[in-house]
Amino acid sequence: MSTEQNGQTGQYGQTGQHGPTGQEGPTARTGPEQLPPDPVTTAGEPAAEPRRGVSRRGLLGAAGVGVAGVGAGIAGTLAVEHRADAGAAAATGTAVSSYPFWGSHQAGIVTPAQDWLHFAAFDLTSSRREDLVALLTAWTAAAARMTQGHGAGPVGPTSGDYAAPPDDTGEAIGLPPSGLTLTFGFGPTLFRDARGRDRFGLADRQPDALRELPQFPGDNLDPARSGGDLCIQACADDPQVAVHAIRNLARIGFGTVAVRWSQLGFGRTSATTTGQATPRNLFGFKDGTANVKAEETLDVDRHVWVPHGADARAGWLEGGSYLVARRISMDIEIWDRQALSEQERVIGRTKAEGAPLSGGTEFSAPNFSAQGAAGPLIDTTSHVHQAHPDVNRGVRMLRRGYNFVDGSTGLGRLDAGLFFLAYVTDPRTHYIPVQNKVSRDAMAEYVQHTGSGLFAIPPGVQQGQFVGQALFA
Ligand SMILES: C=CC1=C(C)c2cc3[nH]c(cc4nc(cc5[nH]c(cc1n2)c(C)c5CCC(=O)O)C(CCC(=O)O)=C4C)c(C)c3C=C
Ligand SMILES: [Fe+2]
Repeated sequence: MSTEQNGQTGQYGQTGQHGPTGQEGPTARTGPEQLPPDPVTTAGEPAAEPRRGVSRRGLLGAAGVGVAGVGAGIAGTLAVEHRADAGAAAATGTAVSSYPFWGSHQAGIVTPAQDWLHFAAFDLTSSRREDLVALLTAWTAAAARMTQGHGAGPVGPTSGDYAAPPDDTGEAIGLPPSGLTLTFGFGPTLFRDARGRDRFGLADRQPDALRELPQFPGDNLDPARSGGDLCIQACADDPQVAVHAIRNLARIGFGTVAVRWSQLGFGRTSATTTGQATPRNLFGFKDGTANVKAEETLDVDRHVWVPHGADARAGWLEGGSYLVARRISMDIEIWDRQALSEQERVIGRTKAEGAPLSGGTEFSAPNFSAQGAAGPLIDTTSHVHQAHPDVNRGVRMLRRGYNFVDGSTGLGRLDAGLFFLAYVTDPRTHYIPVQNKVSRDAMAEYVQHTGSGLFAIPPGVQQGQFVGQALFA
């Protein structure tokens, strides 16, 4: 299974075409359901390149001046700057970019981490399998549209039956696709309820690895921020686009699902491609330096995707992944009173450059044997030592977390932290043992896990199918 598929490792490409016909824009926005499929190669594979899209404002504007049917020329006039020109594009307010929705793997995993997150976990309120299938079908259609910069439904937020609610809520009118990705997952409770009962005739297809995570030292989990039958990770370079997507998917699911909990995130705390600068978390340290990067295709295949034959009962998950979501509160006021030397000891890297304390620059390999006058230069209890593959049977994970600030506590402290998201090939080998280590590291004193979820992430969706379809075959 190639990690290049779905175009997630490429640069934003230049294309104005949204379908084999090159038709774009007003006809898709204003007419009946004509979701333009992603461009496909002659082999039927998704186009390798993410592409620029057309802004919702552009589409509406074009429709408003009566150019419906002009088609192919529209995209060219509305399409704008290449991703490399993002600064200039932002200045003109015209930056639009999109990633293919269809592909071998879901987008939003090896995709260059976007700046904003809205993550939501849902519980099924219906017990009917056909309702679940209808929901996933409707979500797929809406996701395919929204990720390309279109409205959630075929009619649009301001068109259609004046006596009925619009099929899109409207707050994304005028906004470009903003690199929106929507990544869907299935929680353990989708397969069996708390009493072990088969809810949708799926119990015998539950992956062995998809069980509730164990309690870790120091966990203080809030059930109202944990679990969920389904999850959706919405990432975008505009928070309004991410929130609009979750809101509309929740609206579409009304009567079948209810939001159990959700989390907003900002300032990605990871880099997922070598082209991205390493961002900083709320402790002020670079985060994501040693992350699995999309270009490390062998390691992505080894540590992220579920391989063929991994679980005889769960062949449907081949090419997918597991997502670990942890809401981690950070005692930032206490942290802020620690000496710089202590902060660096706890992390194991310099605050300025993110270099290992054993020396070198940001991307130098840490040398855990290097000794200083007072012992190892990298404290053995430091976070990077305890999380490092050398002491974790060689396992790596693709981290894709975000900072969060959810207001303040009654004690006048920021309710802040890191919403940790990691994609792994198997949580039993790639997450649980590592968490057991870092729950006891020097950083554990400053953090507390307050929410948790584990989800199976089905492989990518092919046109004409719905997300997770193989589970129901
Ligand atoms: C169980 C997995 C992990 C949790 C939970 C976790 C929480 C967490 N991490 C930071 C800050 C940093 N983490 C860094 C590296 C790092 N962290 C993990 C895993 C978990 N982190 C791994 C596997 C690694 C890479 C280790 C390596 O191979 O060297 C770093 C260093 C920079 C980097 O490589 O990303 C920082 C900083 C916080 C603040 C946090 C919870 C609040
Ligand atoms: Fe970490």
